[in-house]
Amino acid sequence: MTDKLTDRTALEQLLDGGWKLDKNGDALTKTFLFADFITAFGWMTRVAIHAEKMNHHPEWENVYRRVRVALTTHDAGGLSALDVTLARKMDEEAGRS
Ligand SMILES: C[C@H](O)[C@H](O)[C@H]1CNC2=NC(N)=NC(=O)C2=N1
Repeated sequence: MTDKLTDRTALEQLLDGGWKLDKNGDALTKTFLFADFITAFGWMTRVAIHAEKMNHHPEWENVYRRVRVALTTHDAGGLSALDVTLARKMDEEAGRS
């Protein structure tokens, strides 16, 4: 089992950075908009490598240059520190796109 998130400061930072909580507070969501499809897909590829290394995987959908993301930890039945780490990686990689 993975522990539930207790770091409220980290969560606040993500909310300030455009992440939202879903209605149950169980998932972090964000919509990323890129210049075009290939930039979106390149970002997804880089994030996928991080996710695989972490063994922590996003729920996401891509339509053309937009990627909608939801992060949650099934193991914890809500948010964990892994979601915070992956959210930060996504923001960091989007800054390189
Ligand atoms: C067996 C394996 O460790 C689990 O299924 C992992 C894989 N990826 C995962 N990803 C996410 N987002 N939440 C999980 O609880 C999770 N669990």
